[in-house]
Parts: sequence; C-alpha cells; structure tokens
Amino acid sequence: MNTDLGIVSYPGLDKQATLASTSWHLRVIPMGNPQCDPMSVAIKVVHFDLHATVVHPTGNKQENMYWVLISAFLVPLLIFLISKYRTFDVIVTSVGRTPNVHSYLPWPMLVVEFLWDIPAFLERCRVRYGPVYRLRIAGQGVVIVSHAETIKYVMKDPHKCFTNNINTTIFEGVGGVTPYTINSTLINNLLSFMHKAFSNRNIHLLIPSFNQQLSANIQSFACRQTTDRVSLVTFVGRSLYSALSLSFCGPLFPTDTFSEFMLVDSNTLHFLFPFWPSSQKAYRARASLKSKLGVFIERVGPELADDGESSYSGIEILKILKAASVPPSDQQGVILGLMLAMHAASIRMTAWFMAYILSDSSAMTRLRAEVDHAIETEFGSLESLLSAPSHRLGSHMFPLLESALKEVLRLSVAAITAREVNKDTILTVDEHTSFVIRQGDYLVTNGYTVNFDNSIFEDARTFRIDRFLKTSAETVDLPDPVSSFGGGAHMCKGQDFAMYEMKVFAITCLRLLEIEGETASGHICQGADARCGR
Ligand code: HEM
Repeated sequence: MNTDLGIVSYPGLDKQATLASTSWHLRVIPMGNPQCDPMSVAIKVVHFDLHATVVHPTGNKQENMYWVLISAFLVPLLIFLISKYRTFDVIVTSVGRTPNVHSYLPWPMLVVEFLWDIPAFLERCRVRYGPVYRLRIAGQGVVIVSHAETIKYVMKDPHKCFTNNINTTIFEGVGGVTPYTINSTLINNLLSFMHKAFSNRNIHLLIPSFNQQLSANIQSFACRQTTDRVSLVTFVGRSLYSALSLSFCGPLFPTDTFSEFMLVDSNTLHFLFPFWPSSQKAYRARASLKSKLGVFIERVGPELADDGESSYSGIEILKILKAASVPPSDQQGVILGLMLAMHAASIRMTAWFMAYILSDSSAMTRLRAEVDHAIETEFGSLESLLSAPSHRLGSHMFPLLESALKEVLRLSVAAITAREVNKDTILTVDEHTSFVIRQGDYLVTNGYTVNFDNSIFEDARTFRIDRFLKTSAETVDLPDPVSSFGGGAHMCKGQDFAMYEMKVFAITCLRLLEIEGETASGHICQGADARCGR
C-alpha cells in the first residue's frame, strides 16, 4: 500500500517491487575530511528502509498499528469484495465515445481502489478499456489518457481546450488558502516570478549560498557524534530542504519545519479526500507548519516595507502577496504551496537516485570515477566546482550522471497530471481512433504507461544508468513526450534548478563520502544481486 503521494513525486509500484524488499544500512564515511574524527565516524550508520521510508516516511507506532489493522483485515476484504462482485462494462462502443468504466458499487469504492495503488489501477483499466476511458466519481466525469501522442497534445493544448486548476487546488486544498483569495492573475504572476528566479539565467544568484549550505549539511550528517539512525529520505531531504529554504527565503526561515513539510507532502491527496484515515495527522502538521511560517512572515515584516529589491526571492514573493492584499494567514498557505513545488519532487527524486546507485555497485563506481575525473582535470577541487557557473555541470562534463538522473526521473516521477475540459473537444489517438471529450470533465494523463512501455524503452522496467548516454560526451533527450517536467504552458518552472541541485547533491556525496549499501544483517551488498536482503 502506498500512501506517499507527493504532488509530482509518486513512487510507483515497480520500484517497490525491485528495490523495497529489504531493510538496508547506508554507511557514510567522510573521506579525508579533517573536521571529522575517522574513528568515530566509521561506526556510524545511516539506516534506511526503502519500503518503510520512502513509502511511509513518517508516522508513529500507534498510527502505524492502525494502518496495520486496516491493511491486514479490512482493506483486503474490501478489495476482494470489489473484485468479486463488481462488474466492469464497456458501455459505449461506438466510434467517438469514450468507454466508461462502470461499477455497480458506489463511487467511494472506486476511490479506495484508485488511491490504493494508482499506477496499478490505471494500468488495469487501460488493459481492459484501451488508451482513453472514462470514470465517474461523485458525479464528476474523469477521462484517463494513457497514449503518448495524445498526452503530448493535452500538455501542449494548442486550441486552449483545457484549464489547469492544479495550482488553485494546491493553494486552496493543500495550503488551506481561503477560496477566491487568490485569482488567476496573481497565480500567473507568482509562477512567472518563480520561473525567472529558477531559470538558468538567474540561478547564479541562488547557487553560492545553496551550495555552501548543502555541502555543510551533507558533511554535518557524516560528522554526527551519534549512531542514531535516520532514513534515506531524511538524509537527502533535510540537506536539500534547509539549503534551498535558507538561500531562497533568507536566514530567518524556520528550517525546523522539515518533518511537518514531509508529512503534508506525503498526504497531499488526503487533503482532497478528507475521509482518508491519516488525514487528521496531515491537518495537524499543516497547522503547525503554517504557524511557524506566520512567525517567519512577521519577523521579515521590516524587509517587506523596504522599496529596494531583496536578495531573497522568497521575500519578493511575500511583497507580491502583500501588494495584492492577500491576508497574512493566506500568505502562509501560498508559501506552503510554493514550497511543495520547490522541494517535494526534488527531495524524492534525489532519494530515489541514491537508492538506485546504492543498489548497483558498478553504477556507483562508474559515477564516482566520472566525478573524480572531472574534479581532478577540470575544477581542481570540489570547492571550485561548487563555485563554478551552473552550465559547467552540464552533460558535456557529467554525461553519465546526467543519464543516470534522467533514468531515475523516468522510473520515479509521478507522470500523472490533470486538466479541466473547458469545451467539447476531440482527442485523436491514431488515424482510426478518436474520442469526443465533454466540457466539464476532468482529463488525467497517465504517463506511467508510456514510461514503462517496452516499445519506447527497451527493458523499460530496469534501471540502466547509461540508457540516455549516446556517446561518452553526449546524452540523449528523453523521447517525446515523456518529459518528466511536463510540457506546454504549465511546464515545470524549476526544471533547470532541479537538475542542477540533484547533480550537486550527487557530486558532493560521491566526492566526500564513502557510501555502501548494507543489508540489515550487516552484510555489505555487492550490486544488484545482493539487494533482496539475502
Ligand atoms: C526533480 C524535480 C522536479 C520535477 C520532476 C518536477 C516536475 C514538475 C511537473 C511534471 C510539473 C507540471 C505539472 C503539470 O503540468 O500539471 C511541474 C510544475 C511546477 N514545478 Fe516542478 N518539478 C521539479 C522541481 C521543481 C523545482 C525545484 C521547482 C522550483 C521552483 C519547481 C516548480 C514548479 C512550479 C512552480 C510548477 C507549476 C507550473 C505551472 O503550473 O505553470 N519544480 N513540476
């Protein structure tokens, strides 16, 4: 059961099947770091359990017991009953109409089945109904599209038939902003500000402080004078979260909000389906996080009154909100919504990257060789790499790393997004097949099918570090339309920075730390064969 539903970072079933079957230890040993006492750090163990951590990154024992009971008895029973008594019919078979997924059981059952395992549900329906089909949930029509070219068309939206309500849903539904406080003009202003701040042209303003914070955070994990175990997501997430928050919002930002943030992110969908059992936990985390953001906004008050441009983009965003008369309590919700975009996918994708290379010792060795070679021949030291312009970390310098990151994104990114249909339109799948899509329906693109399609990607379910490596000096672009960063007007506004930060995290770890996967029994894994905990 997967409850880790980040907005754009849903870890799919396939990775759990291949990587999550055991509990692992990650031994982190700083290499030649004069600030660390090698005797004390060599025994330190950072523990992560891919299944329990990435899928259930947080939660206390009582709540887990609750889930165990539900998982063990009620839910299997429910699923059994659904599959036994529910009949699926293709209601309309005439050309031009979408096949309807029809159930005689009430729609909440469909929602439970959907939330239970989204990729598996979508794949089951695709096999049964084809690349375009329609569900009804609480009276709302939802059309699912699982065809590469059609997804591309929806993202590009050349005839302006689809409206993207996701940002409003996130600000209001997840951030808790009062409905109608923010309009589409304000949202567009915020998005274009984010686009500018995180574009290749401007990230040089962000990266000196980000890189300094990040390498300090990574080293401080390795130098901890304790044998406490932390999860892989925590190791990656805390390091990235505080580095980006401080360089984006300034030194007054409350970095002690990481746990609350992760809880909110993991339960994103539960804000939209409040009946889900863990929703209350998410609501409490959100209240605590927003109250700390409220204190932060109060403390930066004098900076907001300053007419000059702040060196922190987060402060400029608060100025935009203030100028639009958004009340302080709603400013907290907007900031929370933007934080989800900034951190959620990057943290989880970087954690998956670490998990994949820890599972594949030859991939780790090749990456380390590439990093060492670049540092020794081109930069001289890690410090000078970290202060170099971002374009110097491009695919020409780190072709294997770039390919590895693209492969991790292909396998791990949530390839599902939604649009509202604002006028009747025809979706064409091929020259013989097209479907009428009705105004008022929601259209959901299912990119999982495309990412795991063997006719597009050979042996699509396997992690291949050099899949996107054409020659030693060149990487291949992800085949259209499988962009992990979306497409069209709503393409990810932080994609340049996202690639950069994942690279910097990987390079810093590969250069500074000796990292080994180790099974729970203490046996050090030697590549893919060892990863099932034998
Ligand atoms: C590996 C990391 C990331 C991935 C895989 C990712 C992926 C995506 C995707 C697929 C979308 C489009 C959703 C849609 O079309 O409905 C999106 C939107 C967005 N992303 Fe990212 N993202 C990442 C990191 C970031 C970062 C670091 C930022 C920081 C600014 C960011 C900011 C945004 C924003 C503001 C949007 C909304 C764009 C709009 O609606 O116009 N993302 N992201």
